[in-house]
Amino acid sequence: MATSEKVLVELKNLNLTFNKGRKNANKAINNVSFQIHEGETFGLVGESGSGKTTIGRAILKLYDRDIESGEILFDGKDVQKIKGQELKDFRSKAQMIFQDPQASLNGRMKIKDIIAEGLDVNHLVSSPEERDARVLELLRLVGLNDDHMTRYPHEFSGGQRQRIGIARALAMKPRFIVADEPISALDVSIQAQVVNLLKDIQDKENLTYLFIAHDLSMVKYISDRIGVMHWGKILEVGNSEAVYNHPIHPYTKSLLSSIPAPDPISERQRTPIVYNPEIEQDGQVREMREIVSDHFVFSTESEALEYKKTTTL
Ligand SMILES: Nc1ncnc2c1ncn2[C@@H]1O[C@H](COP(=O)(O)OP(=O)(O)OP(=O)(O)O)[C@@H](O)[C@H]1O
Repeated sequence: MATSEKVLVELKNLNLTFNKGRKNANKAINNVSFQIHEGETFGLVGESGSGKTTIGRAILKLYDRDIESGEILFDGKDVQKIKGQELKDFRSKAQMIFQDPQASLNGRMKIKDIIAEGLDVNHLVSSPEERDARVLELLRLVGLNDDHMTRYPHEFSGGQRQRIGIARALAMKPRFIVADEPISALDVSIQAQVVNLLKDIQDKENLTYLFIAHDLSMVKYISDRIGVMHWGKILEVGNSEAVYNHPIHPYTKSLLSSIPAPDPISERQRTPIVYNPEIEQDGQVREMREIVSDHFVFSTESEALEYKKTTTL
């Protein structure tokens, strides 16, 4: 997808704590800043609990009351301040696709009613014929057909259910989609199909994606840029090829070394790199610094100098 210079989503020094002021307070997002350009796919990777979903949901304005400081801008507007008609528009324009299509589709509803729910709520169709025509258009866009309209979710495979979840998200003609581990629950053989479908739709509909995953192996195929998260912080951001082939932060190196190699010989030679998180706990002040062009790493000034010396392109 051709990405533009226009910034669609921007996080500025976002700090977010769940259960603020209580014993079980949890600082899930720690001073996170990054931008997503219109038309691009920004991949967010990191292990379970690192804060990826929290960022996705915060952008969709689901955690406003947990935000302590910082800003989230969508098309230049502070999402925390969006209300009234603007909020309705925002809810249509920013959608989510979930990891587990089984759990996110109401099993008692027909596919056409699941997909048309947003159209109905927002009174976007004026007759049953128009509604069916729009649903059919969406089903075709995701590779399903009119036979599927009156069936129920349990009659579909995991991959097909994910296609239905995608059609539902597309019904409101969104500009931005948070895809939260959309392929993790699928068979490996189906994963590439869903990734390709998402890419095709992105081109056709001029969409911008935040694509969340816990490892880099599939993310690198779909993402233009990648952000690596650990313990609520973004440690590295760069274009997908650079982060995958020339990682700089030790955590990214460790994450990459944990991906099993596709063939047995390379797999035998693979040496997982153990990450020592002490560099995040030594009390030194770190910020995102540009090490090579458009490739940023959370570092102190002296670490940045060291990274610059040792980074090869
Ligand atoms: N609604 C919530 N209330 C309280 N704590 C939460 C809530 N949602 C997430 N957390 C906590 O915030 C932290 C970040 O969680 P988050 O789900 O964003 O991580 P993640 O990287 O998406 O992990 P996973 O890959 O397992 O989904 C975790 O410690 C989690 O327990």
